[in-house]
Amino acid sequence: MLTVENLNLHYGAAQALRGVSLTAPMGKITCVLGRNGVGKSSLLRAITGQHPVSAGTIAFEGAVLNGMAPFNRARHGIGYVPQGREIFPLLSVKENLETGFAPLARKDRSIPDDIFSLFPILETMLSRRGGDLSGGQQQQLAIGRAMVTRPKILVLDEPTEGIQPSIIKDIGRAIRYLRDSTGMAILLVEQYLDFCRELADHVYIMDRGEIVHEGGAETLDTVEARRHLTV
Ligand SMILES: Nc1ncnc2c1ncn2[C@@H]1O[C@H](COP(=O)(O)OP(=O)(O)OP(=O)(O)O)[C@@H](O)[C@H]1O
Repeated sequence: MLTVENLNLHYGAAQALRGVSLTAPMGKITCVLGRNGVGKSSLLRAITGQHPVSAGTIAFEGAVLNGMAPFNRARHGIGYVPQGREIFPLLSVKENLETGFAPLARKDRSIPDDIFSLFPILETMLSRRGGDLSGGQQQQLAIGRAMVTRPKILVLDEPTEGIQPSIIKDIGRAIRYLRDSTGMAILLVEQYLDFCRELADHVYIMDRGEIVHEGGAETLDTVEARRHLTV
């Protein structure tokens, strides 16, 4: 389980996270929703070690991650699919996947077959450059690259952003498969309400750097939840 307690995060004098606490249990999909700029990406940057926190604790399966470099967090089982995907445009699809080998012991450096069962297009495009793929294909590649690291928790930042509906369906199916087949934890940040309502076991809503709502996916339709999500 991932446990985040009382997290504060600053950019200079500006505070982006205020006392954020949440858990993401193994075998469950946890969604964090919120409008633009409320701190969702900052929360994931804190968890993956891309930005230091000013206060609070981040722990995964008994290990405290605070102060640990992103590379070592990957070794502890944190897989990250960043916003905007961050595919290497000049590397081939195969080479992009192989960048996921970095935190692995030599004997584990292989590409798991289920990546190609989930996203068959990646297998047919193995020698194409990452930059030649469509946005949806790049999103599938970013998820595949994170899967190569054999994560115990997959952390995804707005995986549906700018993606066509058919590929959103494939991504939803892949996330469910990963939860059910491997029992990994999934922590997903989103603005797309319907996607979260269908997938989530548990939801949190953020507003202005704070968690303002928590509950089952069905609670997203309450007046109180909607108040924090509508512009
Ligand atoms: N590198 C940065 N330097 C200064 N301020 C930042 C930086 N990154 C984010 N912020 C500010 O921190 C706040 C939270 O931003 P964050 O990106 O975490 O929100 P978000 O909910 O993920 O939004 P989006 O959906 O647009 O990505 C915003 O006010 C944003 O302007």
